[in-house]
Amino acid sequence: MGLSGGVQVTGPMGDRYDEVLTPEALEFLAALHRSFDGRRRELLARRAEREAELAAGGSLDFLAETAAVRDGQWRVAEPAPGLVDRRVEITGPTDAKMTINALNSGAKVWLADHEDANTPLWPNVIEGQLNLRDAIARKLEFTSPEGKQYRLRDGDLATIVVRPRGWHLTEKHILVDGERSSGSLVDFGLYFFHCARPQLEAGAGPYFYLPKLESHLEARLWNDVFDFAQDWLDIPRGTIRATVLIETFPAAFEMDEILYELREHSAGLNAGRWDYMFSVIKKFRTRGTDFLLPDRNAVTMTAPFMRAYTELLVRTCHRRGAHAVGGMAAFIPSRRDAAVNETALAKVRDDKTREANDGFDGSWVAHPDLVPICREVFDAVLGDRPNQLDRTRPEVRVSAAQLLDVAGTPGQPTEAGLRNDVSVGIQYLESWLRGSGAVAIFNLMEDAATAEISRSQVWQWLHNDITLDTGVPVTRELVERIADEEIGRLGDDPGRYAEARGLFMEVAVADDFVDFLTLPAYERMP
Ligand SMILES: CC(=O)SCCNC(=O)CCNC(=O)[C@H](O)C(C)(C)COP(=O)(O)OP(=O)(O)OC[C@H]1O[C@@H](n2cnc3c(N)ncnc32)[C@H](O)[C@@H]1OP(=O)(O)O
Ligand SMILES: O=CC(=O)O
Ligand SMILES: [Mg+2]
Repeated sequence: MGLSGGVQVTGPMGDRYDEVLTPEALEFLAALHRSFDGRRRELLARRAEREAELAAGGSLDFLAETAAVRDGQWRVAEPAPGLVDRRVEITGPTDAKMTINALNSGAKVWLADHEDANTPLWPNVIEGQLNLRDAIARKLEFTSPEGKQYRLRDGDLATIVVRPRGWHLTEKHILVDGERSSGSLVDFGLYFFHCARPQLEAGAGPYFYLPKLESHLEARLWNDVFDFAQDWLDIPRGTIRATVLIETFPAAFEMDEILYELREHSAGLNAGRWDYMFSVIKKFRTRGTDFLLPDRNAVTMTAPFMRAYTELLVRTCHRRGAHAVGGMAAFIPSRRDAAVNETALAKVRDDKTREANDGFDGSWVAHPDLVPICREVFDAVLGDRPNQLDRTRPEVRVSAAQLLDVAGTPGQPTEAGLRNDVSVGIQYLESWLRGSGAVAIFNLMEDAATAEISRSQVWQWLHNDITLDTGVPVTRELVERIADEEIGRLGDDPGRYAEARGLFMEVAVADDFVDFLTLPAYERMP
């Protein structure tokens, strides 16, 4: 597609792409880019400065300059239609089959994912938007290669909440004035432009999950984007609602401030546990054993620093009238293996029970077969209430020291843990490169966030001279050998394992720590 109004679409135009990439929608994307991309880049630079301060021995704390916000009396907007009762939220990518299955699943909300669960391949980006439009118009249908037919059921469907890419990612197939556009603004902008009005007409609204924020200033940027977008379409300010994932270590110290910045548009906070663990490792990766996590799969939500984080999240949200939404238990049920299924259901039940008892208003599931369990657990706690915003948890007091108590996590680095990190990391990247950003590996859900933990954990152990439970030190040679052995176990199909192995070494072993594994991975995509 040629250059129009300074916008150039460099990706191929597939079937019906012109319905999404209309001149009017591209004009809107250009306006978003010109108004906000400079600030986006400044805020990314601010992230890097903060990280350098931490590497130089600094720490994280509640901000002195925003004490008035934390101490003040204010509340966020009343919950919007379709977001009052969020006891079960299913997440997943936006291909046609998953879209239909998620909307039909019986969950109250569907997080339509352009982020952790998605490889931002050009067709995934644009066809995901088409599927969302068709779903809202209730005309989305799909026939599988085996001939199984999928259609949306009559009656209530899950409320759609779209998660755009994080601020760090760009969209290389849409250039504005010769520059790559922001992945966040493309995903947000296309959905908002095409679906805001249809969603309002359907009795819901344009709703979003905002990932990987690191500060309230990043929330302020989103809020300004929302005001601009609503004015552009002449929709009242406050129509958009956004739930922010608290899934970076710095953001945990700015929960009140993030809610405050978005208060007119806020729909609460979510405890994004996997990226949170990744961020904990990343931010203090050079600080020896003070911030060292044991094996990824041994870190549970009852570790003191994780407990402090979720307790603070519920307390902060409910004090401000905002929903607190729980996170993802990674255990995936199986329709083929009864034992795997039983374990997954039991683990998920435990996880959701802890969240419901802690005061969360609902939680995430990764698979339709987990919807009934999550619903049952929250039904038991909520009774007739649509949420438990009334449970304000005034007894909760969480200090900076408790949030920072990473060293208090039970467990140690083991060789089995290292092997798992390497194998999962390579398998996940192989899948990602083929266009699938969510995949079941060793009966666990793996996505960009869980894979980030695997690779950053390897980096941290390697660069802090850690010795494993077997007495073996973590070295580059050991990681290389394990990578070869683990790939050898994966069967004869070469897939894209060679490429995935190379990418894994780049993000897990190289001295320069890559900020997000999706950055170099995206450069390998067409
Ligand atoms: C850290 C975070 O950000 S968590 C949030 C991001 N991650 C995610 O959203 C992961 C979502 N989950 C998934 O993508 C999938 O469940 C996977 C990849 C983990 C497993 O998928 P599969 O291997 O297809 O599972 P399985 O074969 O058991 O699926 C059974 C059926 O359920 C459907 N299904 C599974 N998960 C989902 C889902 N999340 N949404 C909708 N449908 C789903 C499958 O499409 C399949 O449908 P079919 O019977 O019509 O063919
Ligand atoms: O996005 C969720 C997470 O846990 O990461
Ligand atoms: Mg995440």
